[in-house]
Amino acid sequence: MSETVVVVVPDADILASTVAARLVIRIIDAQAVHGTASVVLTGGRVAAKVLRQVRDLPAAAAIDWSRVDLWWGDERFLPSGDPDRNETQAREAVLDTLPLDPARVHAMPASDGPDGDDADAAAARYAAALSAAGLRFDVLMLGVGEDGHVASLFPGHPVLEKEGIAVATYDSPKPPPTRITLTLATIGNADEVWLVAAGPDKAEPIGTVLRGGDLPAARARGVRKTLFLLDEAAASKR
Ligand SMILES: O=C1O[C@H](COP(=O)(O)O)[C@@H](O)[C@H](O)[C@H]1O
Repeated sequence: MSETVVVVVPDADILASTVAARLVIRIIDAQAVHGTASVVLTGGRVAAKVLRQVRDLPAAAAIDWSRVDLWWGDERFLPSGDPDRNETQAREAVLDTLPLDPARVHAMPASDGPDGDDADAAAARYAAALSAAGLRFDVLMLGVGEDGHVASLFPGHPVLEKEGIAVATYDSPKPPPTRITLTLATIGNADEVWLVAAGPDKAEPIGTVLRGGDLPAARARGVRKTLFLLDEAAASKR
């Protein structure tokens, strides 16, 4: 049975270092069991902070980075290298400094990629790659939007009803309007789902979710564990 755990720490900086430390240990443990580790990254402000902390942790030296698969939960469908792409931000925060195997860094396609600006084709390409890799994730991290969105799954948006592994979404309320996102079904394949939120703007959605309200963030659940990793401000309305 899946367990839900809520961890609250004093502030956003401590949250970033706590999540980074957990992530490093989780990757080390996954590699001990499977030989590899499969991690799904999120975009957003807290994610960049976490990744910068990973780089500075001495224990990260115990990871064989060449045997880590990195995926993304969602992407802003923009040209490669655009500063607003979640991939670009993760690369700048840490990825470009780690000895990763480029073939294991599975960024979502860009709008100037092999499918051009056809977001549906780009999402189908990513879904095929995920499917070929077996859809196994040790950890899947998600930021939480002020409106309770996770990945690019916005409340009340038709994308929530789309079926598949990864799908394109249009008319997102948060720019840019065109995005690619994992579906809730795919998110639900992860062994552990970590919802990471910091700051007073996240207090309302987090409070709603922890009281059992219906938001996309409430529907993201891990197979074995769902972890809410919060700072005190984000946890203040629960
Ligand atoms: O646009 C996005 O926003 C959410 C939340 O970002 P935050 O800066 O408010 O933490 C993020 O989780 C998602 O990956 C991203 O595409």
